Amino acid sequence: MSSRLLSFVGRTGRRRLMSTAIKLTTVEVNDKTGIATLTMCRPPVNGQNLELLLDIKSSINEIKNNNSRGLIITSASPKVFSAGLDILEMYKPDQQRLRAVWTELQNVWCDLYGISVPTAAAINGHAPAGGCLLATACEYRVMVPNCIIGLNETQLGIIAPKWLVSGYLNILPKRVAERALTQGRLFTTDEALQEGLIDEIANSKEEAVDKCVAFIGTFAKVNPVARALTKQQFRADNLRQFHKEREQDVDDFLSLVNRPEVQKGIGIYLEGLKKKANKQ
Ligand SMILES: CCCC/C=C/CC(=O)SCCNC(=O)CCNC(=O)[C@H](O)C(C)(C)COP(=O)(O)OP(=O)(O)OC[C@H]1O[C@@H](n2cnc3c(N)ncnc32)[C@H](O)[C@@H]1OP(=O)(O)O
Repeated sequence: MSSRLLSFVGRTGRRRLMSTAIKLTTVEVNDKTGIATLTMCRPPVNGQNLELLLDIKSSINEIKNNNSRGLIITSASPKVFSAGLDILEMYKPDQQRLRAVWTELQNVWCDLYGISVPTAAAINGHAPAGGCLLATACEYRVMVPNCIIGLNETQLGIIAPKWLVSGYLNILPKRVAERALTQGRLFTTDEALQEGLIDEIANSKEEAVDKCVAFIGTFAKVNPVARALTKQQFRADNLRQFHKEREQDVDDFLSLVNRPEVQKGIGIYLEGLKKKANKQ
């Protein structure tokens, strides 16, 4: 949970500052199914800044500890699942905060990738970069039409590290993944279905969530411990590798982002996003 200072005029007429907890995610557990839905709520695009990442991590941990039967991740934004890392965190960054942002992105990924209960993403909007990372950490993906999903880091002049790519590689054939990553390709919903990057298309967020519930329901008669250990067997190598490299990875990320040519590229990219938004 992140906190924000709100200013208001009290009865004495004096302006007071109050620290108010602002939730950037919500967790709702369905009483009938026992499935938890984690909703990201950082308008307009669920840009993954430090506070959102901390909130996602704490919500995943809440779900881990509340005996939920499954986890569905989705977004409160009508058009965007998540636009990935908040680019403002990477542009002219505060070094300590940038380190914390990348560490928390790592934490969110390994918690979501490694959680034992079944996971599914109801991708109710665009999911580039870090949005795709969250979706591909899950076991199942349902997406609404006419959106984009993929790892476009090379378009920003940055390289997605191995752990960030490993979810992609669990899903896509190596050849498709290599080409998509080197191109920084963003797949449309139809292309993503064709390549197997998503499992189903749904016409609305509600339908996407229902399909995720149905997927998680397929495990109803499977022993949960056997299921969890089997999932772990498939994911343990990637997680082991990640833990070996995670500290070096933070250093690499910082030195890459701080390179003058990368800063210049991010600045131009941000400018392009702003221009596009102003035209709409
Ligand atoms: C070792 C290094 C590895 C680094 C790895 C990094 C992983 C990452 O996640 S990098 C982030 C990459 N993300 C993107 O490239 C996505 C950029 N955004 C978009 O393509 C589009 O915004 C969208 C397709 C997600 C949504 O399009 P839509 O038309 O609905 O919204 P917009 O008008 O474009 O945006 C609204 C508003 O939000 C700002 N914004 C969008 N994305 C980001 C972002 N990732 N970070 C910060 N801000 C973002 C955009 O500038 C608009 O702002 P204003 O209204 O203030 O102009």
